[in-house]
Amino acid sequence: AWMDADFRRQLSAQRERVEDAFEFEGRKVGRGSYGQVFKTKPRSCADASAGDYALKQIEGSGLSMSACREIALLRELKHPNVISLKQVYLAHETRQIWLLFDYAEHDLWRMINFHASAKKCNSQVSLPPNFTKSIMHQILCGIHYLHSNWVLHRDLKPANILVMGATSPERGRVKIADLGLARLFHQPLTPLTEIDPVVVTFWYRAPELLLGARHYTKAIDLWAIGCIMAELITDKPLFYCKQEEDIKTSSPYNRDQLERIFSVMGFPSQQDWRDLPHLPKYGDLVRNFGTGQQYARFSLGRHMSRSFGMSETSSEFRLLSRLLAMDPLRRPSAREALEDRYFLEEPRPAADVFNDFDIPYGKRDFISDSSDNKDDPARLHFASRGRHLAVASQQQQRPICSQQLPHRFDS
Ligand SMILES: Cc1ccc(-n2nc(C(C)(C)C)cc2NC(=O)NCCO)cc1
Repeated sequence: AWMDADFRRQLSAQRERVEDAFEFEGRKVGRGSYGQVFKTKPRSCADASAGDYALKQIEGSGLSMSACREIALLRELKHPNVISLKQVYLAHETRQIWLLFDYAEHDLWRMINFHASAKKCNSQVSLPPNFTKSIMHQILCGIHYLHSNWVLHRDLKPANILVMGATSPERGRVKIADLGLARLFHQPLTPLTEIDPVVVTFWYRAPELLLGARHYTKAIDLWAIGCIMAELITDKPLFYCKQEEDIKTSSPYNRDQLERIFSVMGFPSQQDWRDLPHLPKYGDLVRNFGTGQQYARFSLGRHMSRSFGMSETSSEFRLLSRLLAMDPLRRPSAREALEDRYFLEEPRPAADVFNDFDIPYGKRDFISDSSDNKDDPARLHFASRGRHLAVASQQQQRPICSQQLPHRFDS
């Protein structure tokens, strides 16, 4: 061994072990191909007031490429709307890597599902009028920071937008994260089935990616933010597309997803998107959709006004249609989006997206280890339905239609 044995023993004795510092038995809140996440409290200050922490045990052992990338990336980044890495623990005996983050009680995936199930039961959720605007403002601030540091997110979706809970000093603040599921396919072309049985959704993927664009860009992140904005307004994924069980092809071209986009947005004309014919999968597009005449009367304005009564002249709609420009060159940068009139008009965006409203969402459920095995009915159920995110599916919202719903929402 290159280090003196006594010295090694001394170092090992005094090294803080993660299990000594944190209580995390039975407190698993997330699990995916990247590892698992626990909701913990430091053992030292036992009083409940201290904030919670999220402890992520990275999958595998030793410094894998993805562990290195995550640590190298996160330790350089510091912004109020980006998840912050507090500490790294290297367990020398097991060569396990643990990452410590501030704990976020909520995320947009669970919040939007809560709103949607409340609507189904006609029990409205009372939210501040600037709720969507506040969330959008903070997502754009976080992405502006990442983009100005030449960090692309590449997998923005509601599940990756965390929101701090009532017990956090940063109550109601948005934190952009990456639960790491789609981290595995850096290049848009990696065959899905090779990676992970968890079926990833294409609902937030920009049209140029679906048509074979070979590189991620900032504009691809802005498209996803447009999809998230629409979903915050309607409580429905804008480009929802049923997912086949097993996506065999490794091709990025997904006809059903493109069909859904065209049936909302209309079909892009030469004027709308000059570079469209230069995309690798343009041939497939023409073969499947011809000149797109069948989508001639569709448009985002028609979709949003007919389905959700949204005014095409509102600044909210104007920003949404800028973000969802089919041609990536026509999408605003994060900074240009932040300068949009939408954010200058009343009501202004707030630092706490809940303002002084009670937070209606429940806390995250703990995942029991029993469900770790493959034949757990919940897993099979989600697996058969092509669950779109291992972590999120474990936190399936409990329907709130049950009578025992507390009349006053407690946070
Ligand atoms: C392999 C790997 C996995 C996740 C990240 N990553 N990237 C980000 C951005 C938002 C700064 C882009 C955040 C993270 N990691 C996390 O959010 N980790 C906490 C839950 O796993 C980086 C690399």
